[in-house]
Amino acid sequence: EPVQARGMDIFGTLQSFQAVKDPETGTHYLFDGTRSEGVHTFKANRMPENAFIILSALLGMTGFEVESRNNFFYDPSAVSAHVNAGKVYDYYKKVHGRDSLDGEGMKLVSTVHIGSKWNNAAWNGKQMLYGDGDGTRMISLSGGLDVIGHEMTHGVITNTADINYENESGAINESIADILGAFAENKTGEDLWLLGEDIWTPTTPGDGLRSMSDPGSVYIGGYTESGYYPDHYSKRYIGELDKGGVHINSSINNKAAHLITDGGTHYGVSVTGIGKTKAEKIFYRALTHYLTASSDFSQMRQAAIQAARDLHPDRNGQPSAEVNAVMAAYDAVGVQ
Ligand SMILES: Cc1cc(C(=O)NCC(F)(F)F)no1
Ligand SMILES: [Zn+2]
Repeated sequence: EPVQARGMDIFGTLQSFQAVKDPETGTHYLFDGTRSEGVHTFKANRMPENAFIILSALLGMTGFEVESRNNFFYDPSAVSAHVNAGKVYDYYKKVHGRDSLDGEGMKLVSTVHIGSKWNNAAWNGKQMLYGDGDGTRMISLSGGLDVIGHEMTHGVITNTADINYENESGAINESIADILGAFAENKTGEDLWLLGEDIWTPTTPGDGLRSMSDPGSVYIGGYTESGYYPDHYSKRYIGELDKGGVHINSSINNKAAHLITDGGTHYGVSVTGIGKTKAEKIFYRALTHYLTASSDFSQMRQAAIQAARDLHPDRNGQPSAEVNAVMAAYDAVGVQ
């Protein structure tokens, strides 16, 4: 039966959450039944990540129940994944009226300790998977609420536009995951626009995997000649790496989202921001009403404009401030 359980998250903060008690063994499992069909969190036995990602997608393998003693959980990565999945569920329910990733309350399954010191996280089409990080570049990725928001948004994308994960479409897929993942984390200031700042280089503050507000400031050695994330369509990466630059070129659309939200002048184009509450609804509506599997940057622009027009109609034949902000932002990053 459902019980209130407790455990430390990866930052040493005591968390209280729903678990379930197995009547036979008296053992508690990380299952939260308060959110539709539930939030169930497992642990892998450090199986190589590629094997686990495939086997869990094909066979529905989820790993093992997480140990607990006297209703206390001693796996911080699992506690963080469990609590943060609940927070992102709540974001989609309260802000967008969406019941889980499929809109019909599907169970949220996460597995932690994937691979060995794996500096990454993934959505494999069915569930979320989190690495522990190598301890220097990254720590347990389930501790990053924007990372969990990113992976769960891939789940929303799968159940809506199901955008192809390569080339321009893949960059739009990645960018929507970053944008709604950041808005789910709902931080303020620069931290809103950094991805994974809580789990990236524990000894260096103020950095992250990517910057949505200033993409060109982050070096991504090993990917491209220039090595920097592009902040304009003319600088997009064209090549084979990263499935055609899905994590690289996402920064162009991320910058557009930053300008729409906070405003700013970029390559001489000025944008008046409209704030997070309006921006998140525009991107969610673009995803759920207009984007398709083959959407490219130009179609992302059109989808965002149409979504903004739906939510903020023209008056006397004039576009609203919100529509103007979307148009100007895409002008600023060179997307027509
Ligand atoms: C390679 C590679 C993977 C990623 C990435 O975005 N991973 C998902 C995240 F949630 F961990 F960020 N960026 O470059
Ligand atoms: Zn992603």
